[in-house]
Amino acid sequence: MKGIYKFNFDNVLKDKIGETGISVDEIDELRDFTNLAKANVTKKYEKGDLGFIEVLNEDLEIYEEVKELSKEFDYIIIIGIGGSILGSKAIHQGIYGSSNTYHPKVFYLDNSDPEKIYETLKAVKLEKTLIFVISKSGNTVETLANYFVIKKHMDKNNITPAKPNFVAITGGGLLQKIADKEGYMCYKVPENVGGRFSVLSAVGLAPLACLNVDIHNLVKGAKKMNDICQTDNIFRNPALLNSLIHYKMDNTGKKISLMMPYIGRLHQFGMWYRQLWAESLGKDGNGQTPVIALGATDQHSQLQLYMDGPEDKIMTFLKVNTFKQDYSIETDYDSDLKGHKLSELINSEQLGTEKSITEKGIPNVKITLSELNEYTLGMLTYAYELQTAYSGELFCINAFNQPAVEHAKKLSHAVLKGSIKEKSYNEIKIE
Ligand SMILES: O=P(O)(O)OC[C@H]1O[C@](O)(CO)[C@@H](O)[C@@H]1O
Repeated sequence: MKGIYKFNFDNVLKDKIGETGISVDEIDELRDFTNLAKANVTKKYEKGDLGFIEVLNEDLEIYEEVKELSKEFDYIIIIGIGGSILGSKAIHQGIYGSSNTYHPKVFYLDNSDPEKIYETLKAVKLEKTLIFVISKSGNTVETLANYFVIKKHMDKNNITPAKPNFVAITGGGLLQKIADKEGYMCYKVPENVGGRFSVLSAVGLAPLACLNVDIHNLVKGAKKMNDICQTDNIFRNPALLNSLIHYKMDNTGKKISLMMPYIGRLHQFGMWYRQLWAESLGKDGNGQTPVIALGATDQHSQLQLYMDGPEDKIMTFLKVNTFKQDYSIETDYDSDLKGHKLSELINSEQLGTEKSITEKGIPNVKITLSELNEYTLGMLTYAYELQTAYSGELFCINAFNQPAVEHAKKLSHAVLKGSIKEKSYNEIKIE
């Protein structure tokens, strides 16, 4: 399986968008700065700190066992949150869309919302459901709570599948203890693989292998991108170049990184990017807020703001040249649409939007995939992981921890235990 990945950066250059842009010379003059960032990432990798790069060389045969097991089941439930589930959702939707009409049907429990469990239990037959419980720390309350509720429901209703139907993917904590005691099939999350960087580790590959995603081509695409990004020539290194572009734009007040795919199958990819970019770079007062919009749909809800609101955005268009299906627009009425295909319409809307925001001087880059398959999606996913690692170096921050989140978790635990009470608020009460 092959595919072409094009990274177009015309529309961040001064000669296209004026003074808010950067020039090729400026990029070239920053060669020492960007190569130092790249060298630091290489150093971290050589020190064994960057598991998201190491996993590219993992033996994928280890997923044959769970893939075989999954053939006994008609449904898959993935229990996780953040990087433990967003990657699988992004890749699965990227390949199969969101129709869930394929076998096995997949359901995601990624919140502590009781109604979501209720709806999921109504949709599946648990005796025919393979359940992944995924948590790198093994202690995330939402994930454990969902597991406990499902497990209790099975025990209470004497639901005993023909084969063991729980698979744990974890780095330790309580989930590891549960997996050991219950004898669950278990895949390890290596310590040096950060949660939001874990989609190409067992966290993503084990469930995706069971969802008929070609994980070999997914990793092949990622490895291709890794090979491409070995070069110090920034004009041939899309991850490094996009990292510098976003760094420079951040410094000129573009505090929002807006990603706008023009294909529905990349919307969840945007949600994965949202965590990767926000949780990696949102530290010490730094950070570009990632926002996801879907083209062409959100031209009709957000574009007015993007065009005429604050000039605080750098936009990234994602598009494909070939869709899996296409339709001709045929009508007897007098319309410009006549004789065109829907793919031509959506891509003309992308180009029209791109040209209009470029005329407004709003910086934007475009990533074009010849088609959206496991190979090109592997390239895209890995490009953003590497770009984020480079960006941590450019911003001089640790892109691999999330200290601020830990505090909120402690307070939530304290509320749950009753040691923090909800105080009365000034409020408007409407009976
Ligand atoms: O995989 P775990 O340990 O359950 O964590 C889930 C998510 O929660 C976070 O730790 C933030 O709370 C993310 O970094 C992580 O992806």
